[in-house]
Amino acid sequence: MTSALTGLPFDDIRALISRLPVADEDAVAQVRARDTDLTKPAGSLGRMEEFAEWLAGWQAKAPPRVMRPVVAIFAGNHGVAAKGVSAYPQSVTQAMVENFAAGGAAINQICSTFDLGLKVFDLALHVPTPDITEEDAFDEAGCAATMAFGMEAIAGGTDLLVIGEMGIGNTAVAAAIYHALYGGTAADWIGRGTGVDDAGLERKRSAVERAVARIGGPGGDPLEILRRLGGREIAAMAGAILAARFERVPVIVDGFVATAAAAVLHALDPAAIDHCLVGHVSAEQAHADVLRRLGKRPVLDLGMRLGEGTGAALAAVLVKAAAETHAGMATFAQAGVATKG
Ligand SMILES: O=C(O)c1ccc[n+]([C@@H]2O[C@H](COP(=O)([O-])O)[C@@H](O)[C@H]2O)c1
Ligand SMILES: Cc1cc2nc[nH]c2cc1C
Repeated sequence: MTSALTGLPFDDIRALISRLPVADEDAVAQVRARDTDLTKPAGSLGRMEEFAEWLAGWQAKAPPRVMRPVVAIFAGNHGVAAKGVSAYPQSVTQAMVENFAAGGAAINQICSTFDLGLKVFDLALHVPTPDITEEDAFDEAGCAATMAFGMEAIAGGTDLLVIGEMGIGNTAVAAAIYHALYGGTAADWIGRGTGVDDAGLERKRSAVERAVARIGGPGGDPLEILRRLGGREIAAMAGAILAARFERVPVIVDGFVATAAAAVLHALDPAAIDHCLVGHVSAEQAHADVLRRLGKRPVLDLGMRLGEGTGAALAAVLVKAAAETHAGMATFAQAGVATKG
């Protein structure tokens, strides 16, 4: 894809963000009204009630339903892995993509347990993005094209999209994005990822510091931060989140890395991720701080730090249960149960 064919790609993305569909308040009001008639004390389903309202608003449908949930995993490789920022070799990314195809990964078991669809997108794993301590991850056309590729996540139809990723070294990339978006020091945003030792953690801190210093320090345009720091799976996840908004598909974002894609969109327009829940708070230390900045309360807190969409897929199960509970419960009148006196 060249800019001659596509015009100015980032301008196209900014144009999309300037006309985001909003939640359907009628559908939300219908869910709220029905909720008061259901056979339970008012408010007794807690956040499950909030999930049903959220689903209805973004699906523009009352009652909301989750019949075709899809987990989309985006896999990318990163030149910065050569700086020794991960506990595992880069070959693990490709090997795990093969494991997803063979059904052997954690996410496969969660999907088969709860009947969630699974799509895996391999983003040119044999050609890692350049080492971001030295070079930009993308040119503008490449970044926009990768975002457009991510929009394929909803092709074929879904009513709840779970966003996950796989990519050795990508917690360093996500940390660099957060450092560039939110400032502070590199040390504020790094964690042990797949389990780096103290020496690896110091290499990671240094790589994140150098990558962000190379682009002139924190601040500046969020799409430029994404373009210069990468990586492919993060750009693709941002595209997937945006596409879902336009097709009225609510999104559940996974952990520390997937949230970096949401954070870029949020920095462009805080309303851009209103159709997203964050499935869980990762054990990666900076994730809780990121979620506070995004105004997102995670659905789950299980001490997980796997990626692959696993935390978000588990949250999707609760969100589906919220929809089924709301749609299927009897009202006080139907069941002949006395209302509050
Ligand atoms: O998203 C998270 O919360 C998360 C936290 C720690 C590790 N990961 C996964 O582990 C890989 C990145 O870790 P690392 O140490 O190679 O940067 C990548 O495949 C992610 O899916 C993911
Ligand atoms: C084995 C392994 C599986 C993963 N799944 C997501 N990230 C991962 C990282 C490793 C190392």
